[in-house]
Amino acid sequence: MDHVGRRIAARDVTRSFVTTGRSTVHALGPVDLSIGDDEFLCVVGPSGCGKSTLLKIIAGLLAPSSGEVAVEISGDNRIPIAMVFQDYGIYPWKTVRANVELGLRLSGRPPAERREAVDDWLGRLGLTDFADVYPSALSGGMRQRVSIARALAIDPEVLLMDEPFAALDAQLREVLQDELLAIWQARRRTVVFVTHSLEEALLLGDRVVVMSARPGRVIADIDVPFERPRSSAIRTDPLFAKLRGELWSSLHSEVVAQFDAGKDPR
Ligand SMILES: Nc1ncnc2c1ncn2[C@@H]1O[C@H](COP(=O)(O)OP(=O)(O)OP(=O)(O)O)[C@@H](O)[C@H]1O
Repeated sequence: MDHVGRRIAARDVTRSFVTTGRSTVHALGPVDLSIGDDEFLCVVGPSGCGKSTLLKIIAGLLAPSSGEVAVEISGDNRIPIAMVFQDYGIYPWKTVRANVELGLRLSGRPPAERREAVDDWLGRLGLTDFADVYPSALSGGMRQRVSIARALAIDPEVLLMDEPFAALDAQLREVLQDELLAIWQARRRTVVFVTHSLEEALLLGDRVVVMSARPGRVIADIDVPFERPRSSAIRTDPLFAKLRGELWSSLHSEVVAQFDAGKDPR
């Protein structure tokens, strides 16, 4: 799929961390990656290869050790970047409604507009009946839905999602994948989506990049040719199985290498 314009450009990005034992972990890179305007990019790679680190650098939450990331921002009134974290990142002292409303409040949207958007997103993510409860009363899957609703409600220019469905049961995961597909197809935005699931990457992405074992580099970059609008029915397409096989053959040796590298040194 062709994407007009480039939204994110990472050039020679690396990141190292000094651990508590004072050794240095070279976590990421060098990574060169361009992400198009309104492109849905999925990132897969072995556990610990630096995927979350890359997302945090794109989000501006973490500085690269070297290299640079440029994110084109339109400059209109929208929030430039929102991120959905693996561990939800929602506030336990705020109700579900207040959590989802937070970004809208920070961006100065008027109360009536905020209420309308929050009600809409609570409904879409099946949270309407839980609007006034606190996160401690929710299951892990529901907390993650709050986090997703909060990010989508602010309609950012760039949406970064770090394994957002990992904590969900298999059925709910499929429901939310379909919902995200429908939302994105109706209103395209630049999305960078980290997942461990090759099926999820092929279902959702325009493009899938595979990262190597730590320090994570891009070792494969494939275009996903399925027409949109898509539905989960594409899982039964023989091409789906073929692409999954190609991704897995790139990834397999990296997963083994990362595993053999042993315990995470953090
Ligand atoms: N703040 C930190 N201090 C020290 N080491 C860190 C820090 N953050 C990440 N690391 C290390 O950097 C490496 C990459 O971590 P990162 O969380 O980016 O990997 P990941 O690919 O997202 O992993 P997973 O798929 O398991 O979530 C790991 O070895 C991790 O221990």
